[in-house]
Amino acid sequence: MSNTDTSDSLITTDVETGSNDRTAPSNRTAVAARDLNVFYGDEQAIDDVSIEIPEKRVTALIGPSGCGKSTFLRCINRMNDMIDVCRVEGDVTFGGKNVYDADVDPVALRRKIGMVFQKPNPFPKSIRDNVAYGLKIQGFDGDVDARVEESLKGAALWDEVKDQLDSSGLDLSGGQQQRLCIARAIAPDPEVILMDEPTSALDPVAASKIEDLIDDLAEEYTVIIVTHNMQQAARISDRTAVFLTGGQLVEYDDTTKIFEDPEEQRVEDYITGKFG
Ligand SMILES: Nc1ncnc2c1ncn2[C@@H]1O[C@H](COP(=O)(O)OP(=O)(O)OP(=O)(O)O)[C@@H](O)[C@H]1O
Repeated sequence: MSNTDTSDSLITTDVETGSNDRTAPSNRTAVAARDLNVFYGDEQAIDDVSIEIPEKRVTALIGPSGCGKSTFLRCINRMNDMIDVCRVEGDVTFGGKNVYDADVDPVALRRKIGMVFQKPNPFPKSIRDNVAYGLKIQGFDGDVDARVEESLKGAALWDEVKDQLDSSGLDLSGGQQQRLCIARAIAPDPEVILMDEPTSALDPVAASKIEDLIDDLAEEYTVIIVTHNMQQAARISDRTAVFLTGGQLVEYDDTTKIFEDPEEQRVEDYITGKFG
């Protein structure tokens, strides 16, 4: 699967059996939003956001509680479709194609843009079946066991579970469960991985392993992560987007610039803990 045919792949349910054409990190845009507004009923959660997110980089979304970070993340793979009162205006493009176009199949989209949530949520199934789940749904006709192994290796979990693939995913530790969820997300060979506070339910050692893993994942995938942990954003991300109350994107730049010399006083106040 090459990045250049992303837009075609969104409007079909064809099985993709190849691996991504992963080149060295580039400054190409993976995901962009233009004049994005999101409402829950009458309440506006995202206010006129435009942003370009580079491929094969880690982009952190930070900001105080309720400023719309998760809402923005969920727009990217249309998870907000599941929320009845949610209305989206504007464009979100992935590989140049507006994901809200009528001909886009959200299921195909979510295969290309995987998601990992705050609380590890493995299925009550074996480790193998957790990872193979998405492959089965898409009718993958390649070597499932090989893909399971590759995905568990990609999630830095293989060595710990290779002798217990038939054990329940629920018997793993919290950190292992989260890495299992990452393996499940990468098994269908996505291009983008969305992560919504993936370490906030984990102890510091498990969180640190996930941070190391995110660094590795960015070699192959575009990672977009919501985090409340400013040190984490500073440690692991290349770009940082700061949302403030009302769903406005206030500043977006290289992470070093945001943390060392932000343009906006409000951003400096937020980062230095004066509010939020
Ligand atoms: N399903 C929903 N129905 C109605 N309103 C919602 C829903 N989800 C979020 N909101 C509202 O949208 C706004 C943005 O919420 P969102 O969860 O995106 O913010 P956030 O920055 O991710 O917050 P947090 O950091 O606390 O997770 C909030 O006012 C929230 O109450």
